[in-house]
Amino acid sequence: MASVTLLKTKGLTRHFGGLKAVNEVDFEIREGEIRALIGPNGAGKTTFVSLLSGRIAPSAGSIEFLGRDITKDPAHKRVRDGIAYTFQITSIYPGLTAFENVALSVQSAQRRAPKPAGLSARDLLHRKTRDALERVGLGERAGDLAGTMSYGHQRLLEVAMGLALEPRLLILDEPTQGLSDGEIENFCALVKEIARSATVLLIEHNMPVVMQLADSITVLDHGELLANGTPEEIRANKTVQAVYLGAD
Ligand SMILES: Nc1ncnc2c1ncn2[C@@H]1O[C@H](COP(=O)(O)OP(=O)(O)OP(=O)(O)O)[C@@H](O)[C@H]1O
Repeated sequence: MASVTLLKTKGLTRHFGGLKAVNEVDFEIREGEIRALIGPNGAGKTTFVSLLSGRIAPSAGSIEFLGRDITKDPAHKRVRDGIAYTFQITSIYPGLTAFENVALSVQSAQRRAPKPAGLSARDLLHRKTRDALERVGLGERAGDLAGTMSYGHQRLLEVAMGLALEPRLLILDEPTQGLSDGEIENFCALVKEIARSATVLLIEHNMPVVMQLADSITVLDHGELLANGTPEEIRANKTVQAVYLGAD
């Protein structure tokens, strides 16, 4: 596995009034990993990835991406640098087709990538949009209005929108929530495929999915980092069992 540190946090903290949603978290993810972020409800997982993506600002601490301090960078700059965050279906435009939704993401990525010679901007947009839709298995649904698609397909569309940003780090927040068993199986295959070209950080409640996909697991509890380890280490960790796995 590659050993380059992609992203690192030091003392990352976010308080909401008196509540320590994320407290002094030191975290590191290496390029090429699939990392699962788990923890009980309210553990601070969404707050933590929101800090990484720049959707919210930290109360204290720092974030480095490829060795550069990005703590103060706005969300759009982090997207340009290669951090994509797909959060629930709220990012989809229901009145646009699947193709149009993904094309919007491609366009924002194209602003930072040089255009290859011999291909018009329109052709490139078309090709990249189709590629992203095909990678998630929605090639046949390109013309469907996003708002009329099934829940599972909307989740996949959201992943396609993330992929279209050509991220180095793709953060997925509870991507299998609401999917059928068959859809979950396809989704796991998709994440493995995505991991060939991007590092994946996955918030996931479905433990079989976590155990199947993750190279390593980070456990949060009450905003604090409780454990880091391989799936086997986390499964065997008594503290984790007590606060999380045993509670399921
Ligand atoms: N904008 C906010 N204002 C106030 N409190 C918040 C805000 N966002 C999150 N919290 C609180 O911070 C804590 C951590 O929430 P967060 O959503 O990060 O947890 P989570 O681990 O993602 O939970 P879940 O698994 O239920 O999604 C919770 O107690 C939550 O109520």
